Amino acid sequence: MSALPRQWVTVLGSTGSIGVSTLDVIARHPERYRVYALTAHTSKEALLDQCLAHHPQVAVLDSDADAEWLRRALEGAGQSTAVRAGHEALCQVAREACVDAVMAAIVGAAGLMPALAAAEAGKRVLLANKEALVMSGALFMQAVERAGATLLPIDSEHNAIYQCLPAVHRGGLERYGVRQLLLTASGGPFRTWGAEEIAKVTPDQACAHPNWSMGRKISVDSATLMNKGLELIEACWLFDATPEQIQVVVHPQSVIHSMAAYTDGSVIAQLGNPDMRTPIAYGLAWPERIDAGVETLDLFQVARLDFEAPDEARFPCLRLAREAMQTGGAAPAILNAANEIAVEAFLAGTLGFEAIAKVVAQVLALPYAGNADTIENVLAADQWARQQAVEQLGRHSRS
Ligand SMILES: NC(=O)C1=CN([C@@H]2O[C@H](COP(=O)(O)OP(=O)(O)OC[C@H]3O[C@@H](n4cnc5c(N)ncnc54)[C@H](OP(=O)(O)O)[C@@H]3O)[C@@H](O)[C@H]2O)C=CC1
Ligand SMILES: CC(=O)[C@@H](O)[C@H](O)COP(=O)(O)O
Ligand SMILES: [Mn+2]
Repeated sequence: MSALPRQWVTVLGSTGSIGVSTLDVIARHPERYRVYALTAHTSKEALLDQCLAHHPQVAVLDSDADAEWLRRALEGAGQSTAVRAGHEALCQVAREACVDAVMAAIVGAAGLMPALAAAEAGKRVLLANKEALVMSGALFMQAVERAGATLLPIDSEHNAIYQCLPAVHRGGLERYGVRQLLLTASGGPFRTWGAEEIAKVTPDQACAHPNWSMGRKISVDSATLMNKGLELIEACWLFDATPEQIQVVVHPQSVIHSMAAYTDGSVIAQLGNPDMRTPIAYGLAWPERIDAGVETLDLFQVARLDFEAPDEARFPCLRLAREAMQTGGAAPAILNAANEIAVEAFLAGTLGFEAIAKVVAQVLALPYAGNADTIENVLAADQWARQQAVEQLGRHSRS
């Protein structure tokens, strides 16, 4: 049991899949953690329930009207949580002086600035929002270093690799005897489907992940294998690796969460039941270990572990992401923004599944003169790519 004072935690995106799992872990350890802030975009009823259960100091919603609704509801319940609205309020609760740890679990580019605010303020940053590193990896890692922040990857694969590497792992894989990172992928719900069937899938089919229960955007990314592409970029930044040093291994059971292959031939893997409370608990308690509410893996029940190579012909998003990382500059931010627009259109039923990769490829093929050497330039590239993607949608639109 830790003798440290209780830590204040801000949970950005608390009403989402990662946010709910984070609060589950926190609630198991009231002696270690207390909630400073909870944030949502529009889910005001869910945020109210979370405020009543976890008693945060601050709650944040996007609109003034929703914030006013929540303020009145909390007052009516006799609770003194302060309620704020808007994007700057998200950054504020991430950088607040009393906050020890920030779970960055807002989905998409919207999560970049609050996660960066936490890094710049030197917090323990529990990074679920992979889009932040995809968009601005160099700047984000510089901010972590400059501010002395502790960056702990929550994405299951990256958390696994973190657990498989030596404690100090900056300066290139070779420096600490690692030859390759083996990034596992479930292959998504359409792993065994033919290209013609894949072209006709619905949003609900795409969101039915075989092993994980997640938000809809990341579920679609898993189905296109864009998630693995974003994760490849994320791994490059987190572990100082080149795209060529990362091998994607399709492993349909999602029991091995990723591996590090060492120069002496050793391959170290992290295994566990597919439950995000494990990496979340790891991030919250590191370097200690705490109960996450997750059962020990039953290897007799798992019985077998399969591996295969990814099929980039049926799932071109993985190749697009790798190429964007190889291109560098603003390309990963452009890839991410075009993907967000295409996935949104697919989920809205106006774009076919196979057109997601086409829209992303078409936007990446357009000339872009800007770079990604300041956060303003990253945001400009993001905006530019969104406009281009919206124009491309017209060429593929279903209605
Ligand atoms: N789910 C998982 O198992 C994993 C997720 N991740 C990553 O973690 C992040 C979160 O994923 P997940 O929990 O699945 O996503 P969800 O869609 O379930 O939740 C997203 C959260 O972000 C909030 N949000 C959405 N848009 C905005 C916005 N514009 N401004 C402020 N808040 C916003 C949502 O609020 P509201 O409820 O009001 O919409 C919600 O609280 C993603 O980056 C994902 O890639 C990584 C590994 C695993
Ligand atoms: C739980 C998690 O980390 C997800 O990113 C997961 O990896 C998605 O699964 P696949 O992308 O491997 O299908
Ligand atoms: Mn992952």
